[in-house]
Amino acid sequence: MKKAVHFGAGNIGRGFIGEILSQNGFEIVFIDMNETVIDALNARGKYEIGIASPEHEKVGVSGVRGINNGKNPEEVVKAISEADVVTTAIGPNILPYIAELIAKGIQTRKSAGSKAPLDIIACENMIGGSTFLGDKVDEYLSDEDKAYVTEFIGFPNAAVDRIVPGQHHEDPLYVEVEPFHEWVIDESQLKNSSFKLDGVHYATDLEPFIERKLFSVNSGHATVAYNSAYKGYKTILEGLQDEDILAALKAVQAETRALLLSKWGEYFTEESLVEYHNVIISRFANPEIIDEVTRVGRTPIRKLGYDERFIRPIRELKAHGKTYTAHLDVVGKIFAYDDPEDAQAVELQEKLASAELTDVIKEVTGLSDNDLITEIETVVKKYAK
Ligand SMILES: NC(=O)c1ccc[n+]([C@@H]2O[C@H](COP(=O)([O-])OP(=O)(O)OC[C@H]3O[C@@H](n4cnc5c(N)ncnc54)[C@H](O)[C@@H]3O)[C@@H](O)[C@H]2O)c1
Ligand SMILES: O=P(O)(O)OC[C@@H](O)[C@@H](O)[C@H](O)[C@H](O)CO
Repeated sequence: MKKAVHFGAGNIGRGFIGEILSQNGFEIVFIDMNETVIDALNARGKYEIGIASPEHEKVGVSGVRGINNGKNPEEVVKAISEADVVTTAIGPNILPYIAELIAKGIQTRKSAGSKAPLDIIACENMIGGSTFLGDKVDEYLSDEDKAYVTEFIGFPNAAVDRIVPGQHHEDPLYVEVEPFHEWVIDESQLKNSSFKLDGVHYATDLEPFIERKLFSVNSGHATVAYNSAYKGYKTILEGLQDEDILAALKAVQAETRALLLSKWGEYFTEESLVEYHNVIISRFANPEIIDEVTRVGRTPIRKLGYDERFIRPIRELKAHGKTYTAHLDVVGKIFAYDDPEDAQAVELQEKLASAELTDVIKEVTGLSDNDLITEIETVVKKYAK
């Protein structure tokens, strides 16, 4: 049986990556620090996914076990040394913390003389996530190890799309997911070509597709979340009933289409993007899903990053001489986002209270374009509470 090691037994890990790997006949070792989830995986060896559709279908996932990396790091290293594929869905900010374990797993393969190729795929909402993870792993490797990695270990980038909201069930393993799902892997970066996963789309040109996903699904989602938070709505569905928020979403989508068509006109047409964007609106409006604004708005400092879902499209729209007012408006609302349960939201509000606004904008967005910084300052002041 082929073996997969997956970091992050959370929503998308159990709700999508686990499903695909299991359907492809893999035994899956989930790595997580959540003791309850790890214990339940080991006690039962299987779990159930519910599809949030009127039919409420159930999908069984079996052949699973768990390792707590906080308690048993050496077991994780062993599992990586025996794996046929390694995946992650743990959050972009956490990738640096698992890099050392992955490096040790690679070193163990090398010491054992293994010539089996291995791909390590970060399934995070992030452009170049696997490349970033590979760079972090490199920090723990000698020159000899790096030569081994060049030959046998791949870090193919990927885009993963399925809305998996926060879960509130008695069963800690049960997870409810939307019916839509899409997992695209950059085929050109694969080291192991001995298998392809059914249910995964392999592309030689991931960039247009990951940008379409991140700047449509995630910029759009965040638009609804931060506008909803600003007006006091608690869920995405609730916010979307507000016609001003729906208009804000459509305005962001229109700017995204203009950017995608400028950059990737040979891949997409206006018509295909309109259809893609309408499907996204209907996915956000799925009445079977309760997706909290706090989940979609989580980690606002990350979402204000230079290459993230607002600042990157804004920079690129500006460079293409196109309007970015709708994106800019949401940036103002991200700076106003205040969730006492979210460490980054608290940190952002503390920074705003204690430092010069211009300096905070420069620090969190990484921008050096003074005109753009001034525009952001204006919109932040407009929405400051
Ligand atoms: N939920 C979605 O709709 C969705 C869809 C596509 C992509 N993603 C991406 O997938 C990633 C995970 O998102 P999620 O919604 O599943 O989050 P989640 O919080 O449900 O899952 C993350 C898991 O990682 C675990 N974890 C955190 N730090 C850890 C550490 N140091 N060591 C081991 N385990 C650790 C947590 O315990 C948790 O189980 C994010 O990058 C997200 O952007 C999520
Ligand atoms: O996971 P984040 O925090 O990057 O973004 C929140 C949501 O937009 C995201 O999880 C979506 O539900 C998901 O990307 C859909 O594929």
